Amino acid sequence: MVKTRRRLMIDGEDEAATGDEYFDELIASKQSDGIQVKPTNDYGKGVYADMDFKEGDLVLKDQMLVGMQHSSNKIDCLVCGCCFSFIGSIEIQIGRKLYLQGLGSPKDVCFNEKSELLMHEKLELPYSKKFPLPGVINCPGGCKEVYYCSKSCAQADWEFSHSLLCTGEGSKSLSQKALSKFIQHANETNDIFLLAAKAISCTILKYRKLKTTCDKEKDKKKNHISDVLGNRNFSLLLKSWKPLLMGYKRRWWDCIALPDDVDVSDEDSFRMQIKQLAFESLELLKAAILDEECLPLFSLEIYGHIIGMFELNNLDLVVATPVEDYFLYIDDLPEAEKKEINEITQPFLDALGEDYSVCCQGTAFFPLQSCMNHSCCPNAKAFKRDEDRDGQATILACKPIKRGEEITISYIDEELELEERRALLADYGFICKCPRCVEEEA
Ligand SMILES: C[S@@+](CC[C@H](N)C(=O)[O-])C[C@H]1O[C@@H](n2cnc3c(N)ncnc32)[C@H](O)[C@@H]1O
Repeated sequence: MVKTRRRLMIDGEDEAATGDEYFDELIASKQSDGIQVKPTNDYGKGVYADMDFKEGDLVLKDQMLVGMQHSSNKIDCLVCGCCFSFIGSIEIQIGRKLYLQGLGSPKDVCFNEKSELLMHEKLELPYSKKFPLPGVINCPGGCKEVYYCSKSCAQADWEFSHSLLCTGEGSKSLSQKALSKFIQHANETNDIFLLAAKAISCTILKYRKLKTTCDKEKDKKKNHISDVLGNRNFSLLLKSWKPLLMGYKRRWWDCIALPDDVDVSDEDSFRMQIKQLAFESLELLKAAILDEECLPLFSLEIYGHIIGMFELNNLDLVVATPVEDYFLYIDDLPEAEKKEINEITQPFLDALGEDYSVCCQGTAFFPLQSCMNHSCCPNAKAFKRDEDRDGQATILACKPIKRGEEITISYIDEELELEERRALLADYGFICKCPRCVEEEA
């Protein structure tokens, strides 16, 4: 028998066009029944209103499929590694940030000590209890790199992807040393590789779970025929890959926009360098978590498409910080009291500077939001309300939307002039033909 090498499908567009049930089930599971995902006339799939929305109505709250906090944001904000809500206390948030920023800089020693006390909650700030945060739960694998808001979040993340990507003693990776090398490479080059690794890990872990369930069923039925042909495992892998399959994607090195400082004549060599970088990263990841049964996931083609999917889907992860609320509260106190309290809080606010309001920032893939197309005169926007303090994407109607209309968001700052908008949208690989662009071009 001739063995053919199996490849995973990369894009789910054909399935979506033929009325794939995946999005219907997803929408039903989120109870966002006011929307529908279906093919557009011109550019793949899109999201359509299945009811009328008034301005300000909630259109969708979308739970991320995979997400991560940017490595560079980890000093600024201590958040749950699963739901991205802020954890610890106002003291921990402020003290930790000032302490970590102060490390290695010949700053005021006395102030650094104060920051350390704050970080360890040995110093209490006035009114901080008005802003309670969930306690800090350690990673079950002992890595001391990821923390959680609850045991259930820690367990969920462990089962979802972290058990393979943990550098602690309990890690289920092939080699913690290899994993650390992969993480270091990502932090030195592009932390998008960490998100790609998460996407691959969650697919492997889902596959293993499905296989265990199937094995139990198989024992009951004593039916081994499909296993002999090896079809069952591949179809389980396909099933595990499905949520990522549905995302719009292109190869990273083909779709990445040419940076301003790279001349057009050097474009080919720039794209080759990006491909080489992805290859290096993938080799390091293979050394850390390769699973022979999931080999198709580790092809450069798939890796490049996963990264390209994150590039093209414009999905920032943003969670507002309670530290900003805290200082705003202090600022709103009656003058006499404020003066007294400021003596304690002002030095910390001064040390934080403008950074006091830095929110949790990252990248995530939201399965439904990522189906929304762009318009420079959108009828919806991604906007967090006061109660939206987690990593979910919140989409609100910014105009009345009629049932049957396509729901669009703006991928860029829509206040910009036509030429600037065009330049930014080039990163997404299309020229916008929305009514506003057409009118401004005429
Ligand atoms: C986040 S995805 C949106 C969903 C996508 N249409 C799909 O089929 O999955 C972004 C991609 O959709 C396409 N797209 C979105 N808005 C567009 C527009 N206004 N005109 C042309 N293409 C658009 C571009 O290819 C873009 O890179």
